[in-house]
Amino acid sequence: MPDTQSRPDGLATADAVVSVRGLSKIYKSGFQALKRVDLDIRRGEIFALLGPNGAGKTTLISIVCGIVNGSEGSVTVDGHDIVRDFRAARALIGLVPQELSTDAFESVWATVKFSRGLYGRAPNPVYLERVLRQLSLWEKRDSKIMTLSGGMKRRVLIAKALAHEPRVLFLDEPTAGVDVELRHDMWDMVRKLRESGVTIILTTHYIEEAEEMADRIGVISSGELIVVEDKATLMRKLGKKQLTLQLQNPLEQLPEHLADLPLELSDEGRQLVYTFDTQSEETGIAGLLRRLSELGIDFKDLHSSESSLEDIFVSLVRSRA
Ligand SMILES: Nc1ncnc2c1ncn2[C@@H]1O[C@H](COP(=O)(O)OP(=O)(O)OP(=O)(O)O)[C@@H](O)[C@H]1O
Repeated sequence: MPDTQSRPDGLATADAVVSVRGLSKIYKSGFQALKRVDLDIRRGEIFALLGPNGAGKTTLISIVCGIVNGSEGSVTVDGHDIVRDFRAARALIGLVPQELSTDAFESVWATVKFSRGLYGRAPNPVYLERVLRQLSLWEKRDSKIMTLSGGMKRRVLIAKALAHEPRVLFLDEPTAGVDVELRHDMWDMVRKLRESGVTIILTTHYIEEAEEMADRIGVISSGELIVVEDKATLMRKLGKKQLTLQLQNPLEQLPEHLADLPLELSDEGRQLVYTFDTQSEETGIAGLLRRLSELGIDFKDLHSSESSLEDIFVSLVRSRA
């Protein structure tokens, strides 16, 4: 088995399908959009790149796909350098862009066939049929694109990106502006693509999307990749739990005897919220309950909750601001 465990620096040691090393981008305006990014994408994974607006997600993807030139550093796709070995690298990549720019008057079939031809690949109607069926577009193969719904147009973009049989698929904000139902359909579809052996890298604003789909998550902020981690590890490491106590009688303020604890009074004194680290061995809850009882503070209900990926993301990005 190849060793695909993360090294402490977040890089996979083997089986990386995309390797980014020391990648920086300074636009002509002088603006630095990427700062020495190192990243390995593992074969067969779904990797979500999260970041606020303007963080550098599209810049990073555009460099890997050969649309924008990097200023420093290197990128290889399956061992092919994206500059020296551009054609080979590009042939392995499919890109589903953010904006819906397709040839409105063409049929679905003509569009995907043309896309395949652009890469100089021999016709393969069997493969294209499989792609269209997988994307539930087969019935629409003869329809002009302009007659399709928004969701179908998006799927045509994916079919176009898959037409030349890439091994790595980049999806830039795949579900931006898409309704909830369609978003769930898209997620199912992306999972199916992964099952068919395609490595998926997606950028997203929707934390739920990363939480739902990604095997690993990278967080980018102001051009720096600040975290790359397995989703589960990220949530365990940085997640916090909260214990909320509904008090019998509201408190005006936190008693001094409790001031040293990570407690907050909310809901006009009716709620006491205790935050603890999911990683620490001692939650401190027993001690808290003992002290409350010493103070004669009764509660009628208690429940615990875990921080979401969204909480983690916000605190990560904020702590770097
Ligand atoms: N051609 C360009 N010239 C100068 N600056 C640019 C250019 N393209 C992008 N930038 C700047 O680089 C930064 C990163 O942009 P990028 O599009 O990569 O961010 P993003 O994370 O994809 O954001 P969004 O989520 O809004 O798409 C932004 O501040 C943007 O204004």
